[in-house]
Amino acid sequence: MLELRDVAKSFGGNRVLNGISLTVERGEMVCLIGASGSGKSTLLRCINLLEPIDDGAVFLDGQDISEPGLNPDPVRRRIGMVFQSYNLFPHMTAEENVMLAPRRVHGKTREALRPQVTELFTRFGLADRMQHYPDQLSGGQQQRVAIVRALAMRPEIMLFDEITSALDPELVGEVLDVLRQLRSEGMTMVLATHEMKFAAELADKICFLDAGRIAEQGPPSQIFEAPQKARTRAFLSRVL
Ligand SMILES: Nc1ncnc2c1ncn2[C@@H]1O[C@H](COP(=O)(O)OP(=O)(O)OP(=O)(O)O)[C@@H](O)[C@H]1O
Repeated sequence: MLELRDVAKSFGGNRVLNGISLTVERGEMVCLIGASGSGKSTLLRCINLLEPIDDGAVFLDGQDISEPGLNPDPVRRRIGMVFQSYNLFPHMTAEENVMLAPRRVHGKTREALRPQVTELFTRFGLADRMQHYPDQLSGGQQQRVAIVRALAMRPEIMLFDEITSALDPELVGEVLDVLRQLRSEGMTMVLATHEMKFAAELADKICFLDAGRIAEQGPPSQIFEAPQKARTRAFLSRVL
């Protein structure tokens, strides 16, 4: 469904992605792990066309979405992204936050959107929080609303950039449960994460990024239990 071929990206003279090739099949969960600065966020941003790539190509269902000059908006609608900081509008209720993009992009009214949006809030245990403002919600609830907001655009694939990193430890579990649920529903997902246990338990594939390259990739059993490369072993011994 998603294929990266030899993707390269530099910021000034800093080569941040250096020949990344990766495929994500429909329904798969792929986890990007690696040290801070290894390029995980940049990779996700390149997939979502928030950053133009310098070389290589990104294909979504066979279409080259990295072609210069291509209108990114239709592609971005197919690819949802959730960030570490939830970025909810503070002056809007959770429901209004979630409805904003579908109202603007699809021109739908609140009434037309309400059944779908209510269903999403209910599915993720937030039905009683729809009329709350962000400052009335915990960090975990705000992040779950941010996920619901991305899902309201009915994306085909979801990108998650360290979405639990800003949360208090006791709130991490409820957000990981949402990912667990999405996975069981068959959502295609790419996650940058430091949650190694979660990645080991649920990922179909782990990609270990090291200085802008995929140093190692494979099923969790291969990466966590028998890493082939010394740098992967060194990284895992530090974080596990
Ligand atoms: N917009 C930018 N302009 C210049 N340099 C950038 C930009 N975005 C990222 N970088 C640099 O690219 C490198 C990779 O950053 P990136 O955020 O992709 O890493 P990461 O693996 O996601 O790290 P972390 O786990 O800390 O989020 C870093 O050296 C960073 O400083």
